[in-house]
Amino acid sequence: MIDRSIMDSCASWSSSSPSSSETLLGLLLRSKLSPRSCGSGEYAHELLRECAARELNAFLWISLIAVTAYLVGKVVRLARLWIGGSRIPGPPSSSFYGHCKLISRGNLVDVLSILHEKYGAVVKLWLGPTQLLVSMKDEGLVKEMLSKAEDKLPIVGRTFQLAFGRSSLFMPCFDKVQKRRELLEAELNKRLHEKAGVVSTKVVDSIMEKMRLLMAKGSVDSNVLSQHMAFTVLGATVFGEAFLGWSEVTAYEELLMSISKDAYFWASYNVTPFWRREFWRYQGMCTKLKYLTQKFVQLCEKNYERCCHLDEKPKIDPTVGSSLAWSPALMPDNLVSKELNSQFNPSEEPFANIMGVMFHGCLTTASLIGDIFLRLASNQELQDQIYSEIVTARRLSQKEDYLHLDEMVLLFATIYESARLLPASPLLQRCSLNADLHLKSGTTIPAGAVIVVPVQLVQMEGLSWKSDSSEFNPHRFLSRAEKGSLSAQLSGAAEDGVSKKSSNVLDDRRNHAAYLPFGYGTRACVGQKFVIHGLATLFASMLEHYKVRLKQGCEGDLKPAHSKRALERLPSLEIVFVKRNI
Ligand code: HEM
Repeated sequence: MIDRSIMDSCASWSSSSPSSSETLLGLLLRSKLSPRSCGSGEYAHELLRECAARELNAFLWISLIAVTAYLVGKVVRLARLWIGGSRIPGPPSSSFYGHCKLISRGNLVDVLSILHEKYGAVVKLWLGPTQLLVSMKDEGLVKEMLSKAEDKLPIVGRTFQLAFGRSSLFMPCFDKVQKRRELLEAELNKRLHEKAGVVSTKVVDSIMEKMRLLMAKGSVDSNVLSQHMAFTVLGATVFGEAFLGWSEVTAYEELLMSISKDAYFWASYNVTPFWRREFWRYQGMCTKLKYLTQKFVQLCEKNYERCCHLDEKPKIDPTVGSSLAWSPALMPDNLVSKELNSQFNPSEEPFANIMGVMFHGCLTTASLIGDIFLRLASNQELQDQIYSEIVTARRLSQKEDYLHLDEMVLLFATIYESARLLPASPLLQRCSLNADLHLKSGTTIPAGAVIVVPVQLVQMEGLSWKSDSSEFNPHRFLSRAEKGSLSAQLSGAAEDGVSKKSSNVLDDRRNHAAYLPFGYGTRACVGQKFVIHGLATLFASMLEHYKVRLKQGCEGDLKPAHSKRALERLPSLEIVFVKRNI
């Protein structure tokens, strides 16, 4: 029986409050107290009502306990964050909103640089009453943290989810992405060992063709070409080479690039801004990209089935590029088919991972290609040295379309050094969502704190880079080989200039504690080996036939804008390709 006093108080409440008559509880109580209930023959009805009232009571109690437990948990977490944060050195919070107002996107690295000088290798900064940012600069600590802190900030997951739907890559929680990361990494690394290399001759030819087309105007915008190169390499890897011949490939590229410009902006809203028209325009672009992705995959599947099962020569469909229509086995060798065959999480959308990889891969790879172009264009001596490597490698190559990349140590060093000086993102960010992070030095970072590494500071001020750390010097990644290089041994020309240069060996950049353009540890970039080999192949093929120059008059513009502490991106410039007389 429900306690009488509770019933009485409920009854008086029910009669005094008009809205209570609308609730189930109000209805039940009213009917219990009405004179009709005293009539005979309503025992079963009464029992039912009592049961319902009991259940409702229990439900309310459980809800109350759950909400209280949730709030207590939040308060405990907050208290731990405050206590943990107070033990980390850093400026005291000046207002309720912390230092949030002092910081804009552009000057965060500058602010952190000043704070590190004042407070040491680990610095805290309150960005609000519930947001603690911890920045780390010490090389050893950074690597330890990156190995231990497995989660990412929720905004990363929100960006990808808003644009491409639920996926199992680029999500904050490590457990949710671990399997998919491993699969993708294994698939990408498998290509390193394939004879055709990570970037096939067909892909290189397609890029060279585009470059010649763009050159018809006299010069090429370095950003436009870099973006196209990155998109072509990623597109061919993810969807297969047929993608390059698809009639809608240009629309796909434009759409992806437009989405990438706005993706982080829309994800930065705490409440999705449904009321803004521009947001719906952005969502429209995302939907169109999903539709195009699905359309291409379905075309491939149809084509594949026709070829394999019906044993019929595929017809050329005018809506599809010719290379797609005639390619005999499209599905087995691309990432899409692997992706569709291995859905770990039923709630994820089928193409979300694919579009996520295209998005991240294109943005980061394009920016690295752009930097390399400008480094090469402004350094003719470096280009000549790399060209010597290419000539040696070509001499050693058995087949016309295959170059010994292993011999091109200076080319690899140029890629490493470009990535070091201008990493894709100025901050590496991690967090430990559920547990405090204990570091060997005794520092404890409370769960939920945003942990960042100002990559540019670590890579430019780190002890491992010596005094010329802000200079572009690819030779820092080279050291002399004891016995000479493979090319020197094979050519038997140990005394000439070329073989002396090629007797350099490439340092494993993992030996550098402060090399972080691809991150490090549990959430490090899974595409780094693939992308470095891919870019080496592309640049080797390009530089073998062309010299890269800055357009006349642009030479003076090649100064990266310096903020007080950190380098910003190189500007986009017009470059010119001059054919070599081979
Ligand atoms: C120049 C090109 C690239 C750069 C500079 C780059 C850089 C990065 C960085 C800094 C991270 C975060 C690492 C960390 O937090 O420790 C990352 C993550 C990742 N990268 Fe890349 N990346 C590049 C290209 C690629 C490509 C081509 C692919 C795939 C084809 C790829 C796949 C991934 C994936 C899947 C992650 C997410 C890892 C995770 O959240 O667990 N990346 N990348």
